[in-house]
Amino acid sequence: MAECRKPRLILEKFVSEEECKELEFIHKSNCTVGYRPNVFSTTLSHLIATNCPHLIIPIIPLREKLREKVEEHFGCEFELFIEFTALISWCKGASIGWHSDDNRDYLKQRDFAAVCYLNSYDADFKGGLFHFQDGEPSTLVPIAGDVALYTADEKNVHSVDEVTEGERITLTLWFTRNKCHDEDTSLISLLSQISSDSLSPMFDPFTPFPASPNMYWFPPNGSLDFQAGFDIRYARLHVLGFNLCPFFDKSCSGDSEFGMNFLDHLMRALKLVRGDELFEAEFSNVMHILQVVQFFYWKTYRSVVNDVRGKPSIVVPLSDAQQKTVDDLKHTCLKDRGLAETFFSNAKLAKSLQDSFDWVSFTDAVDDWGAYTLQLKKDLVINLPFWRLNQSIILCHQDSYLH
Ligand SMILES: O=C(O)CCC(=O)C(=O)O
Ligand SMILES: [Fe+2]
Repeated sequence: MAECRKPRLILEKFVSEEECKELEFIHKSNCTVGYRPNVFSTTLSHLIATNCPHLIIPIIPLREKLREKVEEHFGCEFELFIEFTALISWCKGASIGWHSDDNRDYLKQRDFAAVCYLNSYDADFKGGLFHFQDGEPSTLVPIAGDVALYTADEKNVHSVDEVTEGERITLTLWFTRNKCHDEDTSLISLLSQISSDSLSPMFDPFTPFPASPNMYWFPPNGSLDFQAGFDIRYARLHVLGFNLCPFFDKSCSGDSEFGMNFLDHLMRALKLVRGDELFEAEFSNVMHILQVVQFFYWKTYRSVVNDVRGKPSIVVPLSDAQQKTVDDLKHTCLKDRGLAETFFSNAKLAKSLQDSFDWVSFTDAVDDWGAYTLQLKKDLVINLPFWRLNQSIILCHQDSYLH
């Protein structure tokens, strides 16, 4: 391997705005409580395990482009494997002191890091500046689309200031020369376990299936009895003005359901509520709803007033009994409502979203989410045999998935 000249490289506007927004959508609709305090993450293996293997597709081209760039800059063409890929967000209170990325025995295989900033300092969060201990540049101000590449060793001791407001989102990858730590091998093995039925074109598009409730409960330590903190999925819906109504079969009265753990309702059929309006469509579980809602805001739908008149009724008023169930579920999921709002609300955005929301556009988003999901599924199905054959995840066949 040729010795590289510079131990770090900053790339401006390497990730397009549309890619940033799509990855933000994937993270906000699938993340779990992360590995550090006030940090949330979405790994590729988690996407596969929660029946969303198609959602790795939008990440693959960027992952490949980054690998090529790291190989080129550090002079190690065709030698590198991706060791780990994650979408990561840091909320108020998250920070990391001086460290290098290979500073633990179990991280020694890490040779290089790539951090892609998916949103921007000041506009989306405060604090969260990145510093290198030595050399230039000494400080990075995260701007959506910019990327920092650096060696994982002591040449790049770095830190990140505490985030003081908002949510700071990145796509972070580590690279290794050691084939034994190739992330693709384990991802392909997980992908190979997906049943051929669910990959069949006859089958519905993938609907997310939640992991265990503790993976979505904040804080991760100390309150796993669910008596403090909040469910991060509910919290994200709450800051956008939504609530959830457990869907009961008309034949069974609400009361019979109270025996079960109320949090279990998030794993079952639910309907979406806004104010005193109940949206009539039924969703499979909270992850399904969260994905559609985040998709809606990613695409920021706008309705044309004339359309509204011709549409059939899609919302009904909540009954008193339903209102009580909605409130019960909300109180179960949001023990610390203030903290949930501190972490996830974006005051500027919230105001414009509240003003522009309408159910007709939302109905369109439900359909478009289905089409988007189906397209990604098709792309996964045509690529998977090649990934298995080559033991490497590179998007070689795209049906019509375009950025
Ligand atoms: O998000 C960043 O800017 C860097 C994060 C970091 O240093 C790490 O995860 O090791
Ligand atoms: Fe780091």
